[in-house]
Amino acid sequence: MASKITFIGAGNMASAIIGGLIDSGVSPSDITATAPNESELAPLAARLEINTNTDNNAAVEDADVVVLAVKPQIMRSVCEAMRDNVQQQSPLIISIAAGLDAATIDQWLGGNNALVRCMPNTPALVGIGASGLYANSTVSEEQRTLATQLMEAVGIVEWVAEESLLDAVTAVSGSAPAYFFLMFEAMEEAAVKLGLPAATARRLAIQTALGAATMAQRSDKDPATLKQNVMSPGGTTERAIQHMEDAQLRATIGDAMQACAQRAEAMSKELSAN
Ligand SMILES: NC(=O)C1=CN([C@@H]2O[C@H](COP(=O)(O)OP(=O)(O)OC[C@H]3O[C@@H](n4cnc5c(N)ncnc54)[C@H](O)[C@@H]3O)[C@@H](O)[C@H]2O)C=CC1
Ligand SMILES: O=C(O)[C@@H]1CCC=N1
Repeated sequence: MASKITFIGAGNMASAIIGGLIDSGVSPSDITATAPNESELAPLAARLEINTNTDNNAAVEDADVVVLAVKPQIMRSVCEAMRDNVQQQSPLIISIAAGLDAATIDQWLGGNNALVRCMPNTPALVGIGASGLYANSTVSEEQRTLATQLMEAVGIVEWVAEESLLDAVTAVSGSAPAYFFLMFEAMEEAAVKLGLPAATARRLAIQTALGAATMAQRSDKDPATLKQNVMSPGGTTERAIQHMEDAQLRATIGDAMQACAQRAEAMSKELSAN
């Protein structure tokens, strides 16, 4: 992947993807990241040896790929300020912003841009990310492959046929690392109440999640069967799972994911109307 990649924004998500790309063999000299303040960029440049720039326009000048990684609320001003350079350079644009549709971003960048919308997640930092991708009609086959290669460097990639499905991707993977972190918090708290030291509880809970995820990934059995295999009739797991079902955990997860997807949709309406 010998392309020059510029990240507009160097925060949590951009640095996770950049870290993953470098680990996968992309040369740091092919990567540039921007942010308004040198104080944010200097540690990143020192740690990852990438190029940095406080000037977005300068950073897109020789870019083959421009990854838009700023908060959705400032995307418009950021895009409009670099519109002329983007139009001149015609890079592949990859937006990772939640709930901002491709047509709106394209318009802010002057129109006719090859634009991929991507919903990644932060485990990209450790090469175990999960990204949903959607391409507008200007994106060529070659650019689609490039976007796939880029995001596969930091995890798995699923293309969606309709842009609106990215809201569902946000609910099931983009926002979802936080759901598991909440579960770790709750399990640690409960284990401490049961008498374990916090550090022991945390280690056991995290390792168990890793083991369960790895088993589910490698097994040809579905999650319901794997769950059943842990539950001895009349035993301990059955009691715990029954408690979760009685407390409507399943419905709570469903409602939470629906709220997440609806928020992504609402953000899109709010931000494109501004
Ligand atoms: N954090 C996450 O788990 C995920 C975030 N996203 C999306 O990624 C995008 C970035 O989110 P985070 O990295 O979490 O936010 P963040 O706040 O950590 O990073 C934003 C970055 O933009 C920079 N920035 C601000 N103004 C700028 C400007 N005018 N020009 C260039 N850079 C500027 C900031 O200095 C910072 O480096 C958002 O659009 C979010 O929806 C998508 C999936 C997951
Ligand atoms: O919470 C958010 O809005 C972003 C998008 C997906 C994960 N974090």
